[in-house]
Amino acid sequence: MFIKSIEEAKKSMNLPKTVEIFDTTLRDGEQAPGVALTVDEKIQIAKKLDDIGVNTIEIGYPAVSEGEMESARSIKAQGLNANLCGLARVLKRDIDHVLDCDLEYVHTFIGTSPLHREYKLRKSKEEIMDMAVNAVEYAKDHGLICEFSAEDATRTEEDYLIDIYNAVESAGADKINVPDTVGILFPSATKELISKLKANIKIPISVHCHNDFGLAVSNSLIAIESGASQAHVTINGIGERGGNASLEEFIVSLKVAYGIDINIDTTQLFNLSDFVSKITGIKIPPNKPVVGENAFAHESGIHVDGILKNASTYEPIAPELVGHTRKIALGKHTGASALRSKLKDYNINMNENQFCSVYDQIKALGDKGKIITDADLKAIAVTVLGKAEEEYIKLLGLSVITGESVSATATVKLLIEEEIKEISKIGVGPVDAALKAIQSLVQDFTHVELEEYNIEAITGGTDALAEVFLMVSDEENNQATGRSTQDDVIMASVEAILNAINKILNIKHSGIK
Ligand SMILES: CC(=O)SCCNC(=O)CCNC(=O)[C@H](O)C(C)(C)COP(=O)(O)OP(=O)(O)OC[C@H]1O[C@@H](n2cnc3c(N)ncnc32)[C@H](O)[C@@H]1OP(=O)(O)O
Ligand SMILES: CC(C)C(=O)C(=O)O
Repeated sequence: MFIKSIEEAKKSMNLPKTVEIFDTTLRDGEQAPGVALTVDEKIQIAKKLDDIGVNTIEIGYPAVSEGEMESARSIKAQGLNANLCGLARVLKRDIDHVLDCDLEYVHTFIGTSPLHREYKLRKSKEEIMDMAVNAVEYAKDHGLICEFSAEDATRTEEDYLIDIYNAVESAGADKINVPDTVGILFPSATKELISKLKANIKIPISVHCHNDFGLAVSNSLIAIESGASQAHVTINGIGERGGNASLEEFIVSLKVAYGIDINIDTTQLFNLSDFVSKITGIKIPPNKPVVGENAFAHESGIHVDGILKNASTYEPIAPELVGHTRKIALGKHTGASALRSKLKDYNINMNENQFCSVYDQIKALGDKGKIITDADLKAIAVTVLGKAEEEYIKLLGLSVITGESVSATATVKLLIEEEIKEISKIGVGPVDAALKAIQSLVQDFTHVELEEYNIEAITGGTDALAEVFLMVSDEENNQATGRSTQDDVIMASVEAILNAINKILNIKHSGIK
């Protein structure tokens, strides 16, 4: 049985009792193009990393700028438990910047591969070795914990790599780090390299894997299997180019797949990932392991049926372990069990014929590729239950003014629950103005926010049919979609939002929660 193979593989791996987590979100993560964190943002991230229990936080590269020094000092002032580390080239002036920030830990590096030696540094092997040794001695003489990286280690001649690591070990380095600077390693090569280094070096070995080929977490894990005791990671895997090994994937793999107790509060991982995504503007793909929106979302009928009977059938871990939540999505692949469970959640009772009608409508919408929210389901159910969908809001009139040097203005007249209401609003364009006017007119009945707005031209030409799809949410978090196809984009947008708001009002009147 395969389960036995997994257990046997673990026994033969000689895994360490624990693994140190060195987070470099604030240094390599910030090197991702377009990311520049403010001092306050860096402090907030550092505190959250400290809260979950990472061992070391690389808080930045102090020699980079005054702002970087200021954030290093401010993070230091927080009195965190984690080691606070600053990056430095093997130059006294860079190490002095780390000392000036009162950090206790320096990560000093120099390129060692032929490419880095010849083209970038224009220095010989001996000169580079001397610079590395001098830097480590200087750092140790000044009381720093010192981790040394041979940048581009994975494209460095093996003998030279071992020599330079041995030299810095003799100079007093506390740890060596093996950067796979351009992410060219693959698991079996990582195993060979780390095993060889382990056989030749006494101090702890760390790895820093880049994700150019999507192998950063796998390589970091096999490095741990092969004798490394620390890995550099970043939240959401952000970093140079394809990024670094992702903190959340690495931690969950260590804990769940390998069963190593790493003393990290995994229940904060989802929040941490979401926070960093918002602050950096780097969106998380929905299928990202552990923290993506779909990591614990299920639509396929067979899966949902299994999940409802025992969640482990289709989930390797419980979402609570990482602070995430399970989601049952509706769509083309929805099965009867899923639908029954959703209706039960909303206390909606119906007979078998009504149920079949709802089921058919969900399938038909799914076949058209439409997104189906829970509010859409409630609206369908309300209609099927005989409480025919009512148009609580009707459009009585619409006019827009737009052009050069005038603010786009829309005047909308609505009949809302027997009352005629009219308002004018300005917006960045006529659609924006019209939707703002409608939102404002209905606010006594429901407070809707526009969550999503998409427009697509269905046919060609200036008289093309436009299809507007949008999603709104109300104060109770009901989300409803609206869609309209018209040859006038403003009318299509107005119809779509009224359609969505009417769904929400139908749900409110039906008493379904
Ligand atoms: C793989 C990594 O992630 S490495 C870290 C990358 N991070 C950064 O680069 C942070 C942002 N960088 C900066 O703000 C600037 O580049 C600084 C402040 C670090 C240096 O700025 P400058 O002094 O203007 O140097 P510049 O960036 O033009 O060039 C780098 C110099 O450092 C040298 N150098 C590069 N790495 C090292 C090293 N590890 N040790 C010693 N010298 C090095 C280069 O050879 C070059 O020197 P040269 O001009 O004599 O040829
Ligand atoms: C400074 C080193 C460790 C680095 O970031 C890299 O090589 O990718």
